[in-house]
Amino acid sequence: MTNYAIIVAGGSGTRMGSAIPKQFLEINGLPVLMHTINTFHNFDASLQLVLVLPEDQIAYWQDLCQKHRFSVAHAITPGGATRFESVKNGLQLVKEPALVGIHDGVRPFVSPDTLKRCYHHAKALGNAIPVLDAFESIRQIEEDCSKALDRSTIKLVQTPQVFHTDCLLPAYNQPYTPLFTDDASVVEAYGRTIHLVAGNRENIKITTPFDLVLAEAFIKAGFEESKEEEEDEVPMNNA
Ligand SMILES: Nc1ccn([C@@H]2O[C@H](COP(=O)(O)OP(=O)(O)OP(=O)(O)O)[C@@H](O)[C@H]2O)c(=O)n1
Ligand SMILES: C[C@](O)(CO)[C@H](O)COP(=O)(O)O
Repeated sequence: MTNYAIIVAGGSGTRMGSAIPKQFLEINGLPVLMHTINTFHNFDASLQLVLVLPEDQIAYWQDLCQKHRFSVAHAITPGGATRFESVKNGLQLVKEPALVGIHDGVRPFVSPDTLKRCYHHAKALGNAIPVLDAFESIRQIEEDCSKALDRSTIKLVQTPQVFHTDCLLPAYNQPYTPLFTDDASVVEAYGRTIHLVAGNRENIKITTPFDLVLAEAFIKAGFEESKEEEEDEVPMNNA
């Protein structure tokens, strides 16, 4: 079976506040998006890569590819007004039964071990998403106070979120709701149980200028080729 990765980069990066969308900003001399694509290609060169871009930035991306002599093969499709719409557009290019990983273009530090866990467990279980433990205390805001929550019941969700097309394609035919903040919420609304595997802590979503500082620091520390040695091959839930 062919495996796919849909890399969504169709957003405008309002929280970054930069003149060009954050996915095109350079870290260590290379656009964020090229780091992300390289990570997937280095993990598995047989992955079919689909890149979702803002329609009005496609020519700019093609110029960047020329400038950086970027040669990793990828299909390109225009994004939509929401991440949901952008993923939906990317799915139009998946033409066969497949495992499809959906990844934020602005998460260049996903580790090979996280990628392996996600695709491996999705193959066995139908889906898998990477999560982290909450490592700070958590409070829920109520009307006039706040309340401590049991953080052992909370997980922080990353990408890639990997699914078999048999549930992913029909799930994305559901009408959009703002509660669809990721792909797992879409597939869960379609009635499937979501399987959790361990993510990696440096797999941050570059969202604000602070994250760019972290990104440069990660590269200096050598996280680009990820040195971690995680062996957690067991899904965090087996439901
Ligand atoms: N219409 C959209 C919105 C988001 N994304 C992508 O989804 C990922 C996660 O979204 P986020 O970090 O929120 O990116 P932006 O929407 O660009 O940022 P902001 O919310 O600050 O505008 C990003 O890779 C982004 O490009 C997308 O493909 N299409
Ligand atoms: C998909 C995601 O990255 C999982 O953590 C996240 O939900 C995206 O959120 P945003 O609203 O696009 O920042």
